[in-house]
Amino acid sequence: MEQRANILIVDADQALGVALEQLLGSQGHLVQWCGTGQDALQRLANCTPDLMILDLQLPDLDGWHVYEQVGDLGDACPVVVATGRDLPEHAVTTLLNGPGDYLRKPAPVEDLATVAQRTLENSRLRKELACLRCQKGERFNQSAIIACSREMHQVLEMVQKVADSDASTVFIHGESGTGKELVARAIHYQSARADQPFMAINCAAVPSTLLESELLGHEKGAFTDAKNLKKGLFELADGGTVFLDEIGDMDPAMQAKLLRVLEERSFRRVGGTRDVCVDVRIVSATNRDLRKAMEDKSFRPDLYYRIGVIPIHLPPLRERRDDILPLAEFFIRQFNREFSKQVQGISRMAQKILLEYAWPGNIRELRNVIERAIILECEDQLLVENLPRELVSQSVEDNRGPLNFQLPPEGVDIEEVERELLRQALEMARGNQTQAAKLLHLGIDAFRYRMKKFGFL
Ligand SMILES: Nc1ncnc2c1ncn2[C@@H]1O[C@H](COP(=O)(O)OP(=O)(O)OP(=O)(O)O)[C@@H](O)[C@H]1O
Repeated sequence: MEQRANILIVDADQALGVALEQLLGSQGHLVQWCGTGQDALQRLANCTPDLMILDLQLPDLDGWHVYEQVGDLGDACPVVVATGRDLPEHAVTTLLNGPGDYLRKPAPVEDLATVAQRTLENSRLRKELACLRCQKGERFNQSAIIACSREMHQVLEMVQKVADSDASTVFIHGESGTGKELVARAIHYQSARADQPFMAINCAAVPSTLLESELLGHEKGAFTDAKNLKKGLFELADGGTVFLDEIGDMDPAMQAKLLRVLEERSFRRVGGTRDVCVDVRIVSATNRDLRKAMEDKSFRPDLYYRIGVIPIHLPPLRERRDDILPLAEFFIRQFNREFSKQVQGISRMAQKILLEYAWPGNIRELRNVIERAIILECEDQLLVENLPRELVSQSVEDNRGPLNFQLPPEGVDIEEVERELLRQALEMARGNQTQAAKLLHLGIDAFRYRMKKFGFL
């Protein structure tokens, strides 16, 4: 057997459920069967299985409601929908195109087990492939770029096209922490220039008086401190790539000099009298709105049009949520290696919070959150309590407002709902009863009364 997996079977047909439980159990898997939607939801709240086999026709709930609890988790929990219910074609196509599968019932229990095994194997292969890609990237001294969203696929296609081309200038725009430098490196390392230097400079971090000599170099004696000849970045990177980060903060005098370098592909060192010719690709980046900077005259339009021939826009993380969990898992692997930890994944509730948070600091912020959690707190799984408080409270704020809960036609067990809400509030508030009570808009006495009633105290 390839792998031992946790499998949850949700099916009202007890005979089928038990037979499947036995068959998959005999193949070495840990299998749980439950016959109602409520039971399934409760189990999912405690732990996310590696695979769920789900019938949509359940006695108490619409099966889609159970599906939604894990439907977004991709390879973290693929779902095999096995049902006798007629599904619209688009729903079947979505299921077949996703990480899970679809099987029309009635079907022999052996067929169900085969589909389950195949789905597990496929998701294992996909995870392994993603991991190998990361390792390959790291081996070539270029950090792997995680790109599961459609938006990032488009960015990577563009990166490859630019890398393969002769384009001498590329412009990357995106908020801070979206991966601009990573993309600049990818352009370099995927191009024919990969064996030549990649030189990066942050134009905002170098005082404008020094930037010229950093970029162009200086001759001996060009100014008081110029004791020796110094080559600048453009010369040092000859044949390779220069990355000009925060170009929007470049001083106007330097902008004019840069424009000349771009147009003539040659320059003079500070204090020099002869032209130096170089062959460099210049990748520039900024998080500023350069159109606005042109309007307020802090950025030269001629330079803007010269550097912006090939623009690449990196969307903020909140606009490519499909990347959040794969990135979080990538950083967990990275920091597991770095700090010799064994964190295996992220709890379902913590995943939800990561997915809902707005990430103003983008991927850098996500990376820091995971690093902190792994160094300081978490053991086997990353839990809500390992996340910074502001993430958790923002997620609560965002979810406030009109309830979108719809009473299913078959009704619900209100006590069960109440118990579950109490449990979730306590988890979110990391066991702090005052805060948990606030989350449920209850006074502390009313909250404690309910805790007693439901056996939490
Ligand atoms: N798609 C990605 N996959 C993996 N890691 C990423 C990805 N995007 C960004 N990172 C990581 O996030 C961090 C921030 O990325 P980077 O420095 O490239 O952002 P930036 O946009 O250049 O930021 P700034 O504008 O502040 O200079 C880095 O550690 C980088 O390796």
